[in-house]
Amino acid sequence: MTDLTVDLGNALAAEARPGVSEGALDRLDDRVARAHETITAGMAADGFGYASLGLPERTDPGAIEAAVADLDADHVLTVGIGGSALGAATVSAALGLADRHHTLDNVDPVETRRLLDALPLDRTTVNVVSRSGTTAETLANFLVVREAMDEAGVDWTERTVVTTGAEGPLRTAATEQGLPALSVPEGVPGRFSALSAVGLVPAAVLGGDIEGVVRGGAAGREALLAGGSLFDYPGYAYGAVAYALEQRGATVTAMLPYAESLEPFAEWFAQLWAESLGKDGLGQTPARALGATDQHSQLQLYRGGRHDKLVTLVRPRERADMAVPATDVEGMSYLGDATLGELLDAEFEATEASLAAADQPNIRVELPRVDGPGIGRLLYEMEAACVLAGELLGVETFAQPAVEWGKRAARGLLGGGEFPEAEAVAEKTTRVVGGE
Ligand SMILES: O=P(O)(O)OC[C@H]1O[C@H](O)[C@H](O)[C@@H](O)[C@@H]1O
Repeated sequence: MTDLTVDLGNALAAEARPGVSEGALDRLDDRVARAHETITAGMAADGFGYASLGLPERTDPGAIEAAVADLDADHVLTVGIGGSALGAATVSAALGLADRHHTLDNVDPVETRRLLDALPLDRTTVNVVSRSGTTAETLANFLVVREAMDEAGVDWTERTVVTTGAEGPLRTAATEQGLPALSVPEGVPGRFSALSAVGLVPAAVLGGDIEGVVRGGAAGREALLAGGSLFDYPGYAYGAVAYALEQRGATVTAMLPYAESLEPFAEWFAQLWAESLGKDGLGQTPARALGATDQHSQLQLYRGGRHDKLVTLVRPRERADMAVPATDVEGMSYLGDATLGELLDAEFEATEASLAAADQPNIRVELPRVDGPGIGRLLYEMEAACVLAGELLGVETFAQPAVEWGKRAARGLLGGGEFPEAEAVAEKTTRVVGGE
């Protein structure tokens, strides 16, 4: 099996509560076919948001590699947030570059100081990413990093690459300083931009297989265009069943990859799903987990708690493995015949079966390997799933008005302009317990 697969067996009504009956799936597939027409028409017209699903065709890995060719570095420090950070972290981790790709996606002074002290700044590329070019956290961190490089005697203008929209303060700064600058593609919201320069620049600087990532995305796009049914396109199968379960009460979605290198993927997925679908009183609340670690922390809830969750178990079919040394110590000797990978796979299957035995709906997603093509395909199909779920829910998948509200309020508080949202902060109701 060389492709990504989605196994819905444990989400069927015969197996799970809530679950989706075969009859309901048949009826849903008519709606999927209509949504597919909207999606493919949007892709063909490069419509806002839908253009994201055309990215594998538009992204030129060679051009990205050429743009960063002069940035010789051992480490990359990405300064960005949300969609301008999580896709790149996901791609880098899948390509085995997590130790060399660091992210400043918060304005916690303690963490910023720690990272700047730890990195060899003269061997670090600063990768500043903001679609809007106006995100306060990103701009503030960029200014802090620049100063730290100045203080370390490093010319930051020689070590910085910018990815941003056509206009905005970041574009202006890049032009003024003559920095290499890539573009966030038109019509692509940040959380859907992983398969563009936004997600690929750090790996390109560090010599990762970004061509493979784009190839994986392109395979997902080809399969989407050839499909149109939840019964033949895995991304649609996932999106349609997630939607159907949400409608039946699974208002939480727990993403549980069984590979450390996919841990950032769960974080990326959380933003994709929450910001795209959390509207009009609808949407599933994402929970981030990691197998097998969280079997020993969250699994009790997933199995024994309310029937309000969909659990998605993700694993590669192949991975590098490591033998567990033989021993005749009683109680440990059974492990000596196994490998760590076999143990992880056994835990994956045991968890899946334990959820099924408790009638808790779960879906299995498998990819061939965690590598460039594997992660490209996974990101693409989850984006397609999300776009489909948005069509079925009838929400504005590509907007994020609630987040924008908070951004305006924060800017107003910092004196960054007149924003009525800032007034709401003063209107907060307080009823404090504790303190003098
Ligand atoms: O890329 P930027 O414009 O800096 O935006 C970064 C993030 O900011 C906001 O919080 C948006 O809601 C996110 O969708 C976006 O990914």
